[in-house]
Amino acid sequence: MATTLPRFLSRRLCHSSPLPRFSQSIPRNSPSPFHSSARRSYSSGFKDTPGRSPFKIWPFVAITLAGSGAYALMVKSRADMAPTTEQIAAPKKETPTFSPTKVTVLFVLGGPGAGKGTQCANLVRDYHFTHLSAGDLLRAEQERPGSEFGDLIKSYIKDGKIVPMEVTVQLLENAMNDVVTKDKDGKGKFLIDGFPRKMDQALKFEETVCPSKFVLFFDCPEEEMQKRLLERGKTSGRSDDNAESIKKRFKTFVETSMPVVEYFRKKNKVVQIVATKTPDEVYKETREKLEQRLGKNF
Ligand SMILES: Nc1ncnc2c1ncn2[C@@H]1O[C@H](COP(=O)(O)OP(=O)(O)O)[C@@H](O)[C@H]1O
Ligand SMILES: O=c1ccn([C@@H]2O[C@H](COP(=O)(O)OP(=O)(O)O)[C@@H](O)[C@H]2O)c(=O)[nH]1
Repeated sequence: MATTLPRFLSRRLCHSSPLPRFSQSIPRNSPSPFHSSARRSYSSGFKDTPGRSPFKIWPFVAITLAGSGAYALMVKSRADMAPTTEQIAAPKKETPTFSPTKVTVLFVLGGPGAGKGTQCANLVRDYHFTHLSAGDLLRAEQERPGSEFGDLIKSYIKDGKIVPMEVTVQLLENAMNDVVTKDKDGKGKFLIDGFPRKMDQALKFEETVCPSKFVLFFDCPEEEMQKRLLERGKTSGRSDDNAESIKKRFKTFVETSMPVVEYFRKKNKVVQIVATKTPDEVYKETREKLEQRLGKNF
């Protein structure tokens, strides 16, 4: 993954180039062989001076065809070079890395500032889950000296966009692996916080890492989340806890992450919690609903 992802990103950059290179290199106001002089030369040469060969347009036609052909080939070769999403990720696996008989995964979703992290801390204390926050893992990777994804992660987080799934899924799998390999029975109980935020992540994770048991969804209106995030921003030091980034994060949440919640809801895998009350009240409802779903001794 580490070596192929930049190729994928470079493809995106190539696509943003609006013009073939050879035409960009022609200064805008320089005389173009395809406009004034060429056309004049074609019409006068062909009609007005019989005997002069009309075929002197050929060099221009040849240049155009050669140029277009070369450009088409360049585009095609770049398209061929660019790996598909499946090629970028680790080789396709027949089965997920972890079996749900040994590894329990609960996804924890909710808008930015809904209180996911706060409630995860309570659940870790009382039920000995391992808490893996996708956002924390990405921020740690962003700060890791030598990470080739540092700048990429930084700009995605600031803009409230979802980092390409290959990075996040791999970080989560690595972190889960650390825990499971240290457990004498190869077991683990994970709260995966703030993930999956996009359908591709959800499908990829369940297919290649571990199927989830269900989703804890903390439901909170934007107004309340915004108030909390601005307050958190006073001390969090996070680049995205400011009004401008918050607006973008809300948009991403509604457009990209809510469809994930709806996907799991259709599968009857969403445990929804009202997140507007006090942290203690929210936790009370969380515990009750969790125990209803899993039994007391999970
Ligand atoms: N029920 C709540 N009522 C008021 N403030 C809360 C509540 N839950 C969390 N907070 C505060 O709101 C902010 C966002 O909570 P956090 O758990 O970090 O949210 P998330 O992980 O969903 O972004 C934090 O400063 C936290 O202390
Ligand atoms: O699977 C994920 C989870 C998080 N993020 C990025 O990390 C940011 C912060 O996420 P986190 O869960 O830490 O904070 P929240 O927005 O829930 O407060 C998001 O806005 C995204 O830019 C991401 O790209 N993929």
